Amino acid sequence: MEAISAVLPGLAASATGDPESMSIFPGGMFIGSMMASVGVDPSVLVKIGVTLTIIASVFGFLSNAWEGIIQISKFFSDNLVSSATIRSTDEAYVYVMRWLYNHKVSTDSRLFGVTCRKNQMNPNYRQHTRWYGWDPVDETEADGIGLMDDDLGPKLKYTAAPGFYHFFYKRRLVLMQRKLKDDYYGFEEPEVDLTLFTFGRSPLTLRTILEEARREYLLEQNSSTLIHTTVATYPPTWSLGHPRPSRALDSVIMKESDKEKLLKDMREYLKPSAKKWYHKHGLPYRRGYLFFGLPGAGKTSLTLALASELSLPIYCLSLASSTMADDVLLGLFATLPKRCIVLLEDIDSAGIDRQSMSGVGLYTAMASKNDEDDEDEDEDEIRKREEKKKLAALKQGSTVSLSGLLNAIDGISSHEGRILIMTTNYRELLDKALIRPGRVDMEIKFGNADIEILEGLFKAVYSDDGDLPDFIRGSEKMTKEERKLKHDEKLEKLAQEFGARVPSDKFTPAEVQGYLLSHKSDPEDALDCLDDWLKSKLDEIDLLRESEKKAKERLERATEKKIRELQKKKRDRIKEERKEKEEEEKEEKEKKEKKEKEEKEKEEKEKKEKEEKEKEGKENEAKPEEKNKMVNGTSGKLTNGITEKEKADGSETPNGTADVAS
Ligand SMILES: Nc1ncnc2c1ncn2[C@@H]1O[C@H](COP(=O)(O)OP(=O)(O)OP(=O)(O)O)[C@@H](O)[C@H]1O
Repeated sequence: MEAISAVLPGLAASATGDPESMSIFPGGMFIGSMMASVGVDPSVLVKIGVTLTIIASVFGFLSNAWEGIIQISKFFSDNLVSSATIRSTDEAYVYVMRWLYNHKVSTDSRLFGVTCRKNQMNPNYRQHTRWYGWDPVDETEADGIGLMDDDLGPKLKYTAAPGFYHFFYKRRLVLMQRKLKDDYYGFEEPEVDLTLFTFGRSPLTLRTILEEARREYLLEQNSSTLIHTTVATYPPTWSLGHPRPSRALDSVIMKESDKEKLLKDMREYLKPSAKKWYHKHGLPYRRGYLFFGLPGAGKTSLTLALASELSLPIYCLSLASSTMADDVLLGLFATLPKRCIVLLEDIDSAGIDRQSMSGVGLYTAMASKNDEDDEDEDEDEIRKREEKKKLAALKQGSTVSLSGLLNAIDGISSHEGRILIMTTNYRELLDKALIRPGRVDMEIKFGNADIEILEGLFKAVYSDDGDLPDFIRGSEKMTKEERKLKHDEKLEKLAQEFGARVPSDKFTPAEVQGYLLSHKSDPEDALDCLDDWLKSKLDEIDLLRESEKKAKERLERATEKKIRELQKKKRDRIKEERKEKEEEEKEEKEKKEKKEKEEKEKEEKEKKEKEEKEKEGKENEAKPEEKNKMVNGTSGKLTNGITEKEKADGSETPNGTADVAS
């Protein structure tokens, strides 16, 4: 209070409690006396007022200072700091994340999020956390995707939390901010903005980091195949899955001529000059392939091997997914990179055909398609439709229509430069429009293993890659070259024996490979046990064939029955229609006859009347006086207002003049 009195004597006076001294502000004296009369010290009021004034002044000062700090930091960020922002939706984000991991950035971060892999709601989540390196154990994961569980269950995974981090790059301080755009814990994919800052106006350091990240990532990917799948967001978007190790083309055993033809065609298409050529000839720059045939015959394997061979990423689409729809498909095709392989697997299972509006529509439409429509189909159509019905029942609810798919594949707005590979186990069920030349430029059939494939599979499994246990006696004493020669010779012989003993075109390559892998360290053992395997397999095949035959017969009987019913209905309907037609004709005839009769009667009547009139006219001509008499006696008036009688009498006309002539 002393301090206040020193600065503001008036206030100090009022703070003494004297009501008169409160006259320094309007009404102060009155309030002072009122407070004094009720026994309250008026100086309290002054103290409160002074305190509030001081607080307001301090607050005002601080807010101005904060504004100043913001302005200063803005000045710094505008003029003295370089920054680069990368969205998590961009592939560059993965480059940077991988770089941060490789360079062990932030492994000692005190800020981290924790997740349990098994609880992850969104598979895409992995993409955002995978390369962080907060958990170096990730590097030794067995499955290459998440953490290996221990005996108790899933382990915890540590991820970067939102916030600021720092690290040094070539002795320069780099700040990093990770900002989540959406609800981090929500169902939706959290979108992340990653911003890197360096001090100084030159963006060179950041550019170097980004370029290094890109190079490292892409070089790393050369030894693997990038596979993009769709994520079930709304609308679905492409998401980069885990890179798959490259698959050598040699590891896919198929007719060499087919393989060579295919590879040559694709290489030709991917030549830099090809695009110009297509455009010059007025052709859209697109190429499509259909791999069809038995399951487990190598369709997917070949696609992976081709992608590795041609260094192309794969964009894998499932049309049977419930989130798939025409517009979604169009959007996904529109966001494909310039050069890639689009893989539409099991295209038949989407149940798309011309008649359907959608995949679901197909099944419903088929199930409810009324018999009237069926009558217009031939028997083959019905059989085909029954098959489709079975397949469509398996699908999960895509709403992709044939026109939507065709539009995405090669509509006006469709993407150019991609290679489309469609796979199916049932080529015969595909709509012809989908596989017509132009959409599908080459077809490769995959069947059971023939002798060439059997031998090839054997050699592929037991090829000498240096790791295999030795199966050549006395090889320890041989040089590397001698050993290789001996190995190849022996392998050739064993493979020929294998090819000769396994019946051709009975087993899929997957089945054969499965058997060989169960004896992967000993090819001779594989041959020793071959008979048992063949016997069990052939018995199995016989049993399978038997049950398949029965199922087929049942289906055929049911289909025949349906066809008979339909044919009967058709016959009945034709009869019915014929009867209806006859009745209609009869009715028509009756109507016509009636009309004719009426017209005849009318004509006769008119004729009769005419005759009567004529007769009457003749009679009148024959008796003129009589007629005149009759006329005078009745109507009597002629023109000019003079009656015949007046004329005869010579009397005056009504206007007073005499008719001299008469
Ligand atoms: N021709 C082949 N050469 C080498 N391996 C093969 C071949 N065919 C099948 N396999 C092996 O069999 C397994 C299944 O093959 P893949 O998935 O390529 O068959 P698919 O024809 O695509 O089957 P589906 O039609 O069921 O998708 C893979 O492990 C693959 O390595």
